[in-house]
Amino acid sequence: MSDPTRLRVLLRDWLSAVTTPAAICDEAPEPLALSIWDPIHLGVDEHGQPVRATLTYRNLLVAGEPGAGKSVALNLPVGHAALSTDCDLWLFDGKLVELGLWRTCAERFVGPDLDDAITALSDLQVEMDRRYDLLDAQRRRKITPDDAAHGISPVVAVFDEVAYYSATVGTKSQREAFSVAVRDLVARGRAAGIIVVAATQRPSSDIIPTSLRDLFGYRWAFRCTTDSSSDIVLGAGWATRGYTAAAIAPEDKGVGLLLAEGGEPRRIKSAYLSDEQVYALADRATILRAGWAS
Ligand SMILES: Nc1ncnc2c1ncn2[C@@H]1O[C@H](COP(=O)(O)OP(=O)(O)OP(=O)(O)O)[C@@H](O)[C@H]1O
Repeated sequence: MSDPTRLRVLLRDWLSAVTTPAAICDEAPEPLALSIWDPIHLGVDEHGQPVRATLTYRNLLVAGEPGAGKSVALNLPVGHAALSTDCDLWLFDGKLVELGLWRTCAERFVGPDLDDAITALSDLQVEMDRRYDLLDAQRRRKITPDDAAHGISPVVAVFDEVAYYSATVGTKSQREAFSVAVRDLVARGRAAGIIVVAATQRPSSDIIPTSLRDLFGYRWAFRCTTDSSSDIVLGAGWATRGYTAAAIAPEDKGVGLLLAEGGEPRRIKSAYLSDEQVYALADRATILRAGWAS
């Protein structure tokens, strides 16, 4: 299979759940870009039905014990965002190798240096404030797809292992500066088109305090060790109502409980992209983005 054909098939298979079948088909000369304003395919529920989430005006928290499937799941919003030429992607990856596969499509990629992470967050805050000034001047509440015409697009900021920056490296004051900036973006970013996707393998109250957790419109709990750590991700009281990620079997990799604002947690199995598929999609996204920019 030639390279462009292989990419088209990969894209078609993965993205058929989120695009009209006619948008990506064998006859199409090139696969089309996606849009960050469209729902993102995350996986299937217990009835085999596709589960999608629209991230604009929302944030996504992904948490669970090591090896439960968070990084695999993160590839889905990151992949969708990378292929969405109407948004910018900012990636924060202390390990370099998880989100690193998408590096070539990122507007900004931050590795293990905590100062770099703080600087990037501060730049995002400046951009957020600039957008609010603009909205205020125009007597509007939030950015919309029409703002693309004025050079304002959603920014998707993704953190693989937020605890690396907020609790592991650097000095206490650096970690605090990082945590304060992330909280500010999660709290105020949505209407300005700043979307935060944060993952952690430490579902504990010091890493995910209730006041921060509650700001995430989507919470995705992969297997947790205890009911209380599951509740830290989903919200207090869900475990006693029968929704606990501690009940997910260790061998059920990629299975998690997804809670969308105002709903009940749904048990879903995340879609899986192999490294080869991620590289192919990242290459495609890089080409799409270069074309868009020129
Ligand atoms: N949806 C899935 N379908 C099939 N296998 C999966 C799925 N999700 C995860 N896995 C398997 O589980 C392994 C661990 O997943 P992943 O690396 O995403 O875990 P993690 O929670 O990010 O771990 P860590 O916290 O250590 O980074 C993967 O290498 C893969 O083999």
